[in-house]
Amino acid sequence: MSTGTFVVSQPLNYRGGARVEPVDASGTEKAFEPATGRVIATFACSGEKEVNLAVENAKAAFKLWSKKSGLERCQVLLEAARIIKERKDEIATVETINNGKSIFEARLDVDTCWQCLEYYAGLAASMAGEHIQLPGGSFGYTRREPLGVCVGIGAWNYPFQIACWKSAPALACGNAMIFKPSPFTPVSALLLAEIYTKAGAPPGLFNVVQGGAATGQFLCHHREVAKISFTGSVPTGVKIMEMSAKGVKPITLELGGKSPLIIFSDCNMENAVKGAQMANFLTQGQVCCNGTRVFVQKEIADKFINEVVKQTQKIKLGDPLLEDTRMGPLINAPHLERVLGFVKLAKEQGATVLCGGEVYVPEDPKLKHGYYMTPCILTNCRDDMTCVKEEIFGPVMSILTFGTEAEVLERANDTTFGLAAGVFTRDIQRAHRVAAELQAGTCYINNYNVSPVELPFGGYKKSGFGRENGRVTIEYYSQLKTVCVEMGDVESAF
Ligand SMILES: NC(=O)c1ccc[n+]([C@@H]2O[C@H](COP(=O)([O-])OP(=O)(O)OC[C@H]3O[C@@H](n4cnc5c(N)ncnc54)[C@H](O)[C@@H]3O)[C@@H](O)[C@H]2O)c1
Ligand SMILES: O=CCc1c[nH]c2ccc(O)cc12
Repeated sequence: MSTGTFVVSQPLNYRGGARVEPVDASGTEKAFEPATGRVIATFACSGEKEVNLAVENAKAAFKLWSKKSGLERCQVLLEAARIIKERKDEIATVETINNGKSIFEARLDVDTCWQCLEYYAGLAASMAGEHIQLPGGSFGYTRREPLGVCVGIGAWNYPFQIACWKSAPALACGNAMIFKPSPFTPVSALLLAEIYTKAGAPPGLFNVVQGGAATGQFLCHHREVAKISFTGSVPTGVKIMEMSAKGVKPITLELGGKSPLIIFSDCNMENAVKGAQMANFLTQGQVCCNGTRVFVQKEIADKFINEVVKQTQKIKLGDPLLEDTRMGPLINAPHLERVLGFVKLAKEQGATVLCGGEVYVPEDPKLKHGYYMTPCILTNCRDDMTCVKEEIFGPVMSILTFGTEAEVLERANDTTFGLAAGVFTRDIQRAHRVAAELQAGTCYINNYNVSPVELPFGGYKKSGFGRENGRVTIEYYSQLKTVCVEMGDVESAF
């Protein structure tokens, strides 16, 4: 497949183990190829009847699946992981075409997907309760039980990965799932649905409904939906929380961020520069946990800035399907305008643009309507500037300087977000002291934006709650039943 050729002709909903057109619609959406600006799919957004049918299918599958042993669920997840590995290039290509991230990155994303399925396959087989001895030979035991039909609602920046990170722990625990991708990136979740079916999941275990806010609301309000796991923006997260409160449903919220990356003067400079790029430019900067407030200690600021600008200007920007491309287009035209608007405002507020921040038109004529911009580095930033306070969700790094550890910690934590943070230093005590003080769900020491599936990921403060990945996520997709067993006679109080 090459850029400019892909079109979707098959239905984009998945229910009962097959692709289907929705039985009713609440509007239509177009999906684009960001590299060219071409429409690759026009689809109907699922209405209430279609959502109800998806829930019915999921309930039927839940009945079968929840009765399976952990080992039986493990086998299906392992087979699905094997197929993902086998189809890695195809999945990564579809992701690149619909999202715009480089094929190089998309392949790495797919690796964390099959790893996630393998990881939860292992946990499925080892899930167990405990036995508690009570007086007189009586005892209790606990059963870890699934919740039922879970809903996953995804953002557009990691479409396939978000679907995997939500469905793998959900299915491992014995739940069924209905997944709603972002309407900007509807395509790759269907590949996952087909893979689960091929791997032996019962029809209806993993369903896909397409649509935007209205479809999401039908899902969240549905009486028979037991849990919602949401990845997206803070304002939508607030709405999800309001809807779930009405139904007293547990939720996981993976929301936005404005994370700090602190670079001390004793760091390994080469690693710190690479770390700052990893923290800002993956997926064109459209990553929730990006370390976009880069605090550099004054003594090394000039050297760091020179080096990071030099390396950033070398980033190969262009057709995301080419092997040597490392940065593709942003997700769509309005988002590109929004990000460029942040750069303009930063300049007006006194920041200096050291590189990038401009529209980029690749030489290849088929890419001329794509949504490209050059990666941008801003200096002379102050904590009160909009580019330092608000999530930009684009390739824009803001550099700030600092003097002392105490000062930088106070400034780093002075935000309503708390998704991630990073520190580069060779001083082992300082590294752990700073990590302990940072108000963030994930703290990276001497690296940034690596995502091993074994480690829990999630936010503090307005960046959300609940976790994805890691052993703890089992607790977010299951409930604990206590069984109390009397071995003697009832001693009645009456
Ligand atoms: N913390 C994380 O793990 C994480 C990961 C990726 C993206 N994000 C955040 O997501 C944002 C970008 O993603 P986005 O633009 O897709 O976010 P968004 O909040 O606009 O949309 C996210 C999803 O919610 C759906 N939605 C919108 N309104 C809804 C409603 N009222 N009810 C139910 N569903 C609704 C959308 O259709 C989409 O599927 C950024 O803020 C980013 O930081 C966070
Ligand atoms: O974009 C934010 C972090 C992230 C990267 N991949 C995934 C998958 C699922 C998530 O909920 C968040 C993320």
